[in-house]
Amino acid sequence: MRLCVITIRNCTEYAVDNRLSDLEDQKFADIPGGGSLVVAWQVKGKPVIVVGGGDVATGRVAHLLAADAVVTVICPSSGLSPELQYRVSRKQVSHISRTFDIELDLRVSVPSMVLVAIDSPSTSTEIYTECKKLKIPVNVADVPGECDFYFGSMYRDGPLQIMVSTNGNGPKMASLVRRRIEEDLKEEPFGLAIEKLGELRRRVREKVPGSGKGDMRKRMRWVSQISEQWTIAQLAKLDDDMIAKVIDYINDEPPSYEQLILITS
Ligand SMILES: C[C@@]1(CC(=O)O)c2cc3[nH]c(cc4nc(cc5[nH]c(cc(n2)[C@H]1CCC(=O)O)[C@@](C)(CC(=O)O)[C@@H]5CCC(=O)O)C(CC(=O)O)=C4CCC(=O)O)c(CCC(=O)O)c3CC(=O)O
Ligand SMILES: NC(=O)C1=CN([C@@H]2O[C@H](COP(=O)(O)OP(=O)(O)OC[C@H]3O[C@@H](n4cnc5c(N)ncnc54)[C@H](O)[C@@H]3O)[C@@H](O)[C@H]2O)C=CC1
Repeated sequence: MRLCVITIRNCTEYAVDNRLSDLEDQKFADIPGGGSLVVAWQVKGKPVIVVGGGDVATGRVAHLLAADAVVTVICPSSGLSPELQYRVSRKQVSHISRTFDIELDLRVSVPSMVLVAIDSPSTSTEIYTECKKLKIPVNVADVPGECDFYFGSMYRDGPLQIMVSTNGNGPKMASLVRRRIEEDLKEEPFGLAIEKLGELRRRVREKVPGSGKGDMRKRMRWVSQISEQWTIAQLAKLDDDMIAKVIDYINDEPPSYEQLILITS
């Protein structure tokens, strides 16, 4: 019996060794590391607190409103920038006119994120430390050691959002790279094209609603083809009538833009 166990273990080790050497032959690329996880964080409808009301806070609020967060700015009224005064008056954001209070602002109801942009490093550190105790994600502007995540330089065109990050190495350079991208992309209506593609994908899912692998593959292949074959300008021209006609081709290859124009005209 004992001998038998030893034999099985030896066989297993041999098989593992063999698999490892097979894998080594495949030469997977080395992943250098040293970056950060870049994701599109969903804050729609969630409460986010911005501490401070100066220029940096104003920029943070713009990012949050673009993401449909429920924003509360906390700072004395004297510190509220003209843009933030405008947004408060339009009820785009709420304003609590006082300095930050850890008990009231973090414990009474717990925000889903806190962004700090104030001119007091010691208060920033206190807020950061408390957020960590409560496991609230936090960014202290310009203090990398007190950030769960960094901001980056943003280019937006409708649903298209591109963030340039240098992972803390050169924020000004991030801004310059973003401007280059902007100059290139603004020549074409990417945002509109992507909006139309979003509508088309929703309609494809209505027409082929199955959640099985077959239906999913069919939808994905068809949408990938049309995304590749039509130009950005053509996709941007899709209207409701055209979308309805394109969907008729769901069991076939997608039509070209020119074919579709012939049918709809
Ligand atoms: C780590 C990070 C944390 C965070 O704040 O989230 C951070 C940290 C620091 N920023 C500093 C300085 C400057 N920051 C800017 C501008 C921006 N900074 C932004 C993000 C970030 N800044 C995050 C990393 C971004 C990345 O990974 O690339 C941008 C992209 C987004 C935004 O803030 O919205 C926005 C450009 C938006 C746009 O134009 O599109 C400028 C230029 C300017 O003001 O014109 C300068 C001066 C020039 C220079 O230094 O490059 C300093 C040194 C302070 C000191 O020396 O005392 C620190 C601290 C340190 O590095 O230690
Ligand atoms: N503006 C910029 O380009 C840069 C900003 N920074 C950093 O960002 C921070 C914020 O900068 P700005 O937006 O220019 O702000 P600012 O310095 O113009 O104003 C600070 C804001 O914080 C508020 N505030 C101060 N203590 C507070 C507290 N305890 N609770 C609530 N609110 C409080 C003030 O009322 C004011 O609205 C700076 O202190 C600096 O650390 C750094 C480099 C460049």
